[in-house]
Amino acid sequence: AVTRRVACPDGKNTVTNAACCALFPILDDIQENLFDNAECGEEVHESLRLTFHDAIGFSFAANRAKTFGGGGADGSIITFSDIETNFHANNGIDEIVEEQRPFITKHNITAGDFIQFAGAVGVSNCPGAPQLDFFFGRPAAVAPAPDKTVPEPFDDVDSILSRFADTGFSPAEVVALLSSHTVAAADHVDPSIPGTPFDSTPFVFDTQFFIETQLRGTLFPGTGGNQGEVESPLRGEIRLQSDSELARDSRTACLWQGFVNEQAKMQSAFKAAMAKMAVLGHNVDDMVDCSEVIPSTKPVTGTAHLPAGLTHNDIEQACATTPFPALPADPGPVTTVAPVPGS
Ligand code: HEM
Ligand SMILES: [Ca+2]
Ligand SMILES: [Mn+2]
Repeated sequence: AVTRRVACPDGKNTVTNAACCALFPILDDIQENLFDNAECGEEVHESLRLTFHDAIGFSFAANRAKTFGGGGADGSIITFSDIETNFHANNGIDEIVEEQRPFITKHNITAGDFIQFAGAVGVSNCPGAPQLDFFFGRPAAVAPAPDKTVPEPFDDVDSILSRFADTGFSPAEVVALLSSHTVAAADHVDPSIPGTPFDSTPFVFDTQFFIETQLRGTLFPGTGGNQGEVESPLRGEIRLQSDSELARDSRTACLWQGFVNEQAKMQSAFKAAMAKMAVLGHNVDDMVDCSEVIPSTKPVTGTAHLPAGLTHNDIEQACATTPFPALPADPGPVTTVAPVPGS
């Protein structure tokens, strides 16, 4: 069958649904002015984090009890930022909220749509990322999400998995969503070292995050004793307690290891879980599929490896049924991971 395409008023683009035309000026504006000419930098990382902190404000248990558990991916984190940015788990999110707000004011789009659109566009700038879906049509948020919907890095695995289950996510989907920490850094876990990444390649959407979180922790990159932080294997790299525990818990360890050097598998699992997360609280039948507006993606750069100076003996095997995959080690002495600029 031939799909009829509609020409957009810009004279440049065609789409299957005319409603999607409105997204092209926003796409051009954010690529240039929010993401510094389509980089996979700090603003992309923060925008991806924001998709999660907005969407996870949702609760099936609250819905069943006929109470309000949050509107999901509704933009409430921006619309009601006076309330939500003060939640402990949202520490630092105010920065990207205030960077995104002028784009929402300038363009005719709801905060809920903008947050998920910016996240999907931003991720497309990271080599190795999948092309995420984008569904258009979230109404304006009606109320702030309640506190305690966003997991904390010091939460145990039970509490993390039950919080995600309350929004409809399985342990496998939780692990898939955490692929996001491959393009990520922490500014506030150890405030003395802002911009400290979770893996050695924070500008590449690769599987290094799943490899490096399985290495034995040996040092704190800055100061010790921060809540939610455990020892990492490399200078300049930070490890969240939650990531460390998910990598080692019997419910999630084999899922975690299962993404090591499995780029295509990680991409498709992340894409599927993100598609579900991005529409939490909404019915996709009421939305328009504008996925074709999301830019095509770039192939991953580099190959899965153990960081220089480390060997297979430094892996803390946690999956009981399958050995950790054999990987080449980078040559040379142990190196230090550089911080993400602009954090
Ligand atoms: C168990 C669940 C999770 C916990 C406990 C958690 C915790 C954290 C923490 C503590 C930070 C550092 C914030 C800072 O100090 O600047 C962070 C960063 C980040 N998180 Fe998560 N996270 C979780 C799940 C997710 C999910 C599901 C996504 C997206 C789908 C996500 C995306 C990100 C990104 C992209 C960053 C980096 C932000 C930047 O570089 O500025 N996280 N996360
Ligand atoms: Ca990476
Ligand atoms: Mn940051």
